[in-house]
Amino acid sequence: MTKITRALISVSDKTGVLDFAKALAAQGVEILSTGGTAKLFADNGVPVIEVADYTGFPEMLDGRVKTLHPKIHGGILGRRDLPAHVATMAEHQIGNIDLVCVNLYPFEATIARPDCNYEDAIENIDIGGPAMVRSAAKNHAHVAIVTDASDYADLIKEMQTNDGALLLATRKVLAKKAFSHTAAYDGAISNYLTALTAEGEKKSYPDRLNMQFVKVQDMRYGENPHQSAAFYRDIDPAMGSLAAYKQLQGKELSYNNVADSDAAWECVKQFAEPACVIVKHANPCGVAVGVDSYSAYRLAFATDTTSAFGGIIAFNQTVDADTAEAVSKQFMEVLIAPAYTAEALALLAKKQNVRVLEVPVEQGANRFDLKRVGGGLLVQTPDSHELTLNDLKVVTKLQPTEAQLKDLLFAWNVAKFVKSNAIVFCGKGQTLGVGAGQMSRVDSTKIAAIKAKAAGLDLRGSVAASDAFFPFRDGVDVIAENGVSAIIQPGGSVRDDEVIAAADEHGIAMVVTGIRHFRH
Ligand SMILES: NC(=O)c1ncn([C@@H]2O[C@H](COP(=O)(O)O)[C@@H](O)[C@H]2O)c1NC=O
Repeated sequence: MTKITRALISVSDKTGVLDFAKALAAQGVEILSTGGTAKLFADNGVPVIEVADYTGFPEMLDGRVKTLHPKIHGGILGRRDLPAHVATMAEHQIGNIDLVCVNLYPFEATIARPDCNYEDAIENIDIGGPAMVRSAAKNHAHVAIVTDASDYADLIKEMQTNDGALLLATRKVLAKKAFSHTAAYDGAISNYLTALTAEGEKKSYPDRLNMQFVKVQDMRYGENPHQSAAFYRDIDPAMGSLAAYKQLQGKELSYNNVADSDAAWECVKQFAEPACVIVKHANPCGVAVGVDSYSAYRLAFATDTTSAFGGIIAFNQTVDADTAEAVSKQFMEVLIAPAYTAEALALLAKKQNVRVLEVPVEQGANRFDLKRVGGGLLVQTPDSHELTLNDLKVVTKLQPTEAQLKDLLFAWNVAKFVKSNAIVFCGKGQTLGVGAGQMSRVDSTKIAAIKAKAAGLDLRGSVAASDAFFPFRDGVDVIAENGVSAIIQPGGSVRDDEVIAAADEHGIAMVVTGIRHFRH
C-alpha cells in the first residue's frame, strides 16, 4: 500500500473540506488546490500550493482552464507499477498525485434557478473537474478519488489506521462512485440541452432521457418466482415517499411487498384524519378514517375481511398497543406507519415475519411516473390532483347534503387508488364495497355491491365514486338498486344527459369533478 503524499483538492461545494484538508496536512500530505479552494486553505492556515504555481501556468479563460495540464493529469494517470510510465514522469518532472478530491460546478442547481439563462447553464458545465475525476477513477489502482463530502471523515480514519494509505478496496468503491457521479452529471447536461428547441425554448421532455437510480436491494425474485428483481430508489427521493422507509423488523421485502406498500402508503398519506388503508394486489380492499388508528383499522378491516388476509396495512398516524394488537390478529405481510409506540413494537415483535416499516408522513411526489412497454418507456407527471369541495358541480335536481359531500370526497380519494374501472361505495368515512380492475364499469359496480353484501354492510344511504365517467346509465341503475344516495364522477360522457336523467329518476344526488383518475 502506498502512502498518500500529494493530494489535489478542487471543490465548488466547500462544505467540510477545510477539516478534511487539515487532517490530510496533519498526516504530512502536500496539498495542491485551485484558486477559490486554495484561498480558503491559505486563509485558514492550511499549507497549500496553488495549481497555477505547481504547473507554471496561470488559471485562464475565466476558469475554463485551471487543472487541464500534463503535470496534473500525468500525476494522476501515470501507472506507478510500469517502469516506462515512471521514467516518462521523471523525464517531464511530473510528481505523483495520490488523492484527488473534487466536486463539480453545480450544474443542476444552476438550471433549477428560475432566472438561469442558456449562458449561465453553459458556464456551469464543469470540464476540468470531471476530467480529473475520470483520470483518478481510472487509475484507482494507485489513486483515490473523493467526490462525496460524507466520505471525508471515514477516509481520514482509514488513513490513520493504515499508515497514511487507503486500501485498494476503498479506492475501488470510490472509483465506482466517481464514475456514477460524472455519468449523472453528464446525464443532467444532456437532459437540459436535448430539452431545448432550436430557438432555445424549453420542451417538457428531453429528446434523450437520462436517469439514475440507486440500488436498495436485490430481491429473492420478482412478481413471480421465475423472475429476478431488484429495488432501486431515486438519487434524491421525494419527501415522505416509500423509498424513505426504515424497516424495524421482519423478513426482507419482496417485489410485490414494495409495489403494494407503495399503493397503500400513497393512499393513506392523503388523509388528514387518522386513516388506515389495507391493500391486496395493488388495490385498496379497505380504507377508513376514524378518531384514531385503532378505529380506522376496525372500519377498514370490516370492508372486506376475506381480502384483507395477507394484505399490506398502512396508517398515517402512530400505531399504539391497541392497534398493534388488533392488526396482529390478522395475517399481514407489511405494516407501515410514521411511528410506533414502544408497547406496539413489543407486541409486533411476537410476529417476527411481519415486515414493519416506518416512513415519515410528508407530502412529496415523484417528478415523473414511468411505465415500461415493449421496447419503450411511458413517462408522465404523477396523478397528484387534489379535489376540493369548490371543484364540485352538482348536476342533479337533488343537492347532496354536507355529510354526503364529505363522504363523496372520501370515496373519490379512495377511487383514485383503485385500478380502473373503479367503483367505490362509502359511508361515514369507511369503504363499504370496492369494485376494481374490471373491463366494464357496470361489472365493477356489480362487484362492489356483491362485496358489500358479502361483508354484511348496508349500502342504503351510502355514496359511490366512479374513477371515470359512466358511458351508459346502467352503472347508475345498479347503484340505485342498492340504495346508494349520492354519486361522484368526472362527467364528460356523450351520454351525460342520459346518466344524469337516470340519477334524477332514482332521486340520487350527483356531482361531477371534471377530473378523471384512471389507474392501470
Ligand atoms: N477548468 C479546469 O481546469 C477546472 N479544474 C477544476 N475545475 C473546477 O473548479 C472548481 C473549484 O474551483 P475553485 O477552487 O476556484 O473554487 C471545482 O468544481 C472543479 O471541478 C475546473 N473548472 C471547470 O472546468
